[in-house]
Amino acid sequence: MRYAVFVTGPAGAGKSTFCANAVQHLQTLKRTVHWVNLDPAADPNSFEFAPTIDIKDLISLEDVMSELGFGPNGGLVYCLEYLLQNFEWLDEELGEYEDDYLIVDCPGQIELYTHHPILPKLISHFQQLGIRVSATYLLESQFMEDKYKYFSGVLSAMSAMVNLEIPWINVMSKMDLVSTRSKDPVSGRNGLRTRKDISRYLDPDPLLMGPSQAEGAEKPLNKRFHALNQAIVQLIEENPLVSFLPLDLTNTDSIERIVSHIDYTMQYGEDEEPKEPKDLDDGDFPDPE
Ligand SMILES: Nc1nc2c(ncn2[C@@H]2O[C@H](COP(=O)(O)OP(=O)(O)OP(=O)(O)O)[C@@H](O)[C@H]2O)c(=O)[nH]1
Ligand SMILES: [Mg+2]
Repeated sequence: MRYAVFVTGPAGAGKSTFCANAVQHLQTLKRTVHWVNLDPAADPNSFEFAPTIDIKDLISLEDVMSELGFGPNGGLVYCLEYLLQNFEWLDEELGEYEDDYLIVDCPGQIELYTHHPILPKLISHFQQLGIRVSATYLLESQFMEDKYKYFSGVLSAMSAMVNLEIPWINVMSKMDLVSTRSKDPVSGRNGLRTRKDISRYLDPDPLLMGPSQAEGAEKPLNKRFHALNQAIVQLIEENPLVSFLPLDLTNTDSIERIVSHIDYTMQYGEDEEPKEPKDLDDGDFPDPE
């Protein structure tokens, strides 16, 4: 059986960094794992090591931009559509590996996940090859700094999940940055965020959308804006699809836990005893003094 996990999420969410860490982690477990780069704009110098399969061997954004006059976003779509038209290249690259685990590093253009048909087509091609697939959607912890930004992130994750329709986990990346930040935007409190503050973001608490204590009842919110917020709150309450696993790359347990969840969503090694994903430990977040 072959497995592929598509690592998706907005630009700069830490996808490539996560892929590199996941590959290294699985290698230390003596598992056969390959990194597949699907980002035609990736800078080869930014990779800690070379991907096994690289879309840039087929087509690169740089060439498309200089030779065909595309801009960066149109160029990216062109490159991925070119890949869809050249599946024989991909099949040949994939063909060498059997019984493998592929970690597929995707580009950061959000529209790829929300409405382009490119990824669904690519994923169904993997499935036709008998590869079991899942996806990981990374949102960086910076999204926890502003509640409106946070909810737009939650909605983007939801819309990507609905678009791709495959087993899925959401990850809040760069959690190492959270404990050092000074202020929780909801409680308005200075100092480290408590475990409870953080968990409201990992398991979206629709009440976060309401006015914070700091905003208080000062001025009535714009009515239409308020109605929109209410509608979003209701959507999230009625469809609790999205929750996030925290990823702190400075903590090996954290990466191990994410990998165990990914394994679980794909029922990796189902011939063995099924394993429950690892739960959160108390040591995962800093508790306030
Ligand atoms: N502090 C911290 N920084 C991180 C972490 N992961 C990634 N970064 C930084 O965030 C930036 C973006 O990381 P990438 O891994 O390139 O993100 P990406 O999602 O692949 O970006 P695109 O491919 O451009 O969409 C880099 O400067 C990384 O060093 C993390 O866990 N913690
Ligand atoms: Mg990347």
